[in-house]
Amino acid sequence: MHFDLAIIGTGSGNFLVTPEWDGKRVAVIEKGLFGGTCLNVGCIPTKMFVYAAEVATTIRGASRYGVDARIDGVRWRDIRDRVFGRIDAIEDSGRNYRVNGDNTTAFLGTARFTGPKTIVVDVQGREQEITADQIVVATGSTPVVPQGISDCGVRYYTNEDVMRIDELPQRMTIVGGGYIAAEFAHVFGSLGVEVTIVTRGPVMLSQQDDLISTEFSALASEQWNVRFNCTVSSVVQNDDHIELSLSDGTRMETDLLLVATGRKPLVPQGLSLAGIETREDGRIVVDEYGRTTADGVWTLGDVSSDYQLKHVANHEARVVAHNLTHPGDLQTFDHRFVPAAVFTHPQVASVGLTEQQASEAGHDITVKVQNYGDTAYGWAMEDTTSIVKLIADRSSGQLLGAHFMGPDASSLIQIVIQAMSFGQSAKDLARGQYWIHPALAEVVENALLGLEFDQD
Ligand SMILES: Cc1cc2nc3c(=O)[nH]c(=O)nc-3n(C[C@H](O)[C@H](O)[C@H](O)COP(=O)(O)OP(=O)(O)OC[C@H]3O[C@@H](n4cnc5c(N)ncnc54)[C@H](O)[C@@H]3O)c2cc1C
Ligand SMILES: NC(=O)c1ccc[n+]([C@@H]2O[C@H](COP(=O)([O-])OP(=O)(O)OC[C@H]3O[C@@H](n4cnc5c(N)ncnc54)[C@H](O)[C@@H]3O)[C@@H](O)[C@H]2O)c1
Repeated sequence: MHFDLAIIGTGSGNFLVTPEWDGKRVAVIEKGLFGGTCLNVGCIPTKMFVYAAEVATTIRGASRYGVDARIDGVRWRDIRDRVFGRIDAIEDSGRNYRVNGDNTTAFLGTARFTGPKTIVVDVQGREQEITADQIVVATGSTPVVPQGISDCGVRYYTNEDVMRIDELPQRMTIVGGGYIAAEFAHVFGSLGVEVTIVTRGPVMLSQQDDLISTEFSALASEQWNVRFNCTVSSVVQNDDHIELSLSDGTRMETDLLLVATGRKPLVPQGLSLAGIETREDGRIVVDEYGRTTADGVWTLGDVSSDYQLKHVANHEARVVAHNLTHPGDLQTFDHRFVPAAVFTHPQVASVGLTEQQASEAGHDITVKVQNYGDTAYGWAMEDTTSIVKLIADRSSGQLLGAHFMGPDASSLIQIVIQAMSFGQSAKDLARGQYWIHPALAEVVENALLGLEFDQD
């Protein structure tokens, strides 16, 4: 069958069917759940669980404000079913819309390339060939599982299935110390599970600014049993528990093993037959317009991007959606100021350069670390650990990076993202507007005022 457009993957790829394709032939190919990682096994369900975890954390910490409260119980199945009651219904209606919609033909199976602009989809054992004038590869990424765990024969979980378990285990071991480990440790730890983290590095969230990863690691160790500089050497299933041997020679028992050791691009088979090149790490080669090395084949999101983040995949999808229908007026990806947040405890958010990166890039920098606890709202919160770290260029006055750790970090940082994106100087941002008193955002105002510039 021939189409005007064929899209492989219904995560961010789903946004490409704009009204400009009305009346044209569009194929949508999906091997798994409609809506992809973010909707089904990523951002959205995790944050719905995180919200429940925040409620539990607030109750546990209530007495410091003179409000005595305790958690009488955690109804895990109710929490889980609230989350997936919503998610599964959205997935189902998304699938129906594509399968029964006027404009698209849905192929429910795994796509592989067999030649230039030619795909074969295996739909329940029956192969269907699809050709198209334009093709978009939006196939996302998949968990990396260390071989010692994937080959051990013991049941382990990833983000794909851990949120659907029937009962909370008493003990959980999470392998990895990045985004996913930190978020699930918060979720399960707050709901009463004894969490151990086994991570190979000396800190958690190692890609953050050094101050944040060090401070976060210290706070993580107060909440969870964190084994730094460690990997899992062997895994054995005993009657009612799992026994782990770690690279430092110690042994430990656990009830559930969760792997969160990174994600790799999920490329369709046969890319070389279609002339689509990949980089050494497996990602599809992409230019600033979203084009692959094959004529008429585009890509976006985790399978090709430098960033494994949904807001980046969404942005790239908007650009590719435009470029598909405007060949004479191509837009470029804007990756200048890509922010990210880790929805753990405490929350972490960042944008731009770390202090080390800013120095290495040759900037004459000014740095201010501002405590939440030195603002009026921070007093109300009795906060002693939360920080905002700003990095700016001394001579130009431009902000270079921002790193937040504490309540509402993912929202507070938006002020800085906006300033950086629109080229506002730190001084203009600080004094060109009112800051509501005594809101938590005053911590950003104070951090900005603490930066020192050449022209001061
Ligand atoms: C646990 C977790 C939490 C996350 N939380 C956040 C967050 O809070 N904020 C954030 O910004 N990012 C978060 N992310 C990252 C975010 O989910 C991804 O960056 C984003 O979903 C990638 O979108 P995508 O469209 O590239 O791929 P996907 O959404 O993964 O879509 C790819 C689709 O392609 C399908 N597919 C793959 N191969 C084939 C094939 N050969 N044939 C047919 N179909 C195929 C897949 O089944 C899938 O549906 C999280 C990720 C995880 C795992
Ligand atoms: N809030 C968000 O935006 C969010 C949330 C979750 C995931 N994500 C995206 O998904 C990506 C993948 O998340 P992730 O947490 O799996 O990866 P990650 O790259 O953030 O962290 C992987 C961690 O695993 C450790 N590790 C790797 N191999 C190991 C081994 N064999 N033994 C022990 N530790 C090992 C690494 O040192 C690192 O700490 C993230 O990079 C992020 O882009 C984003």
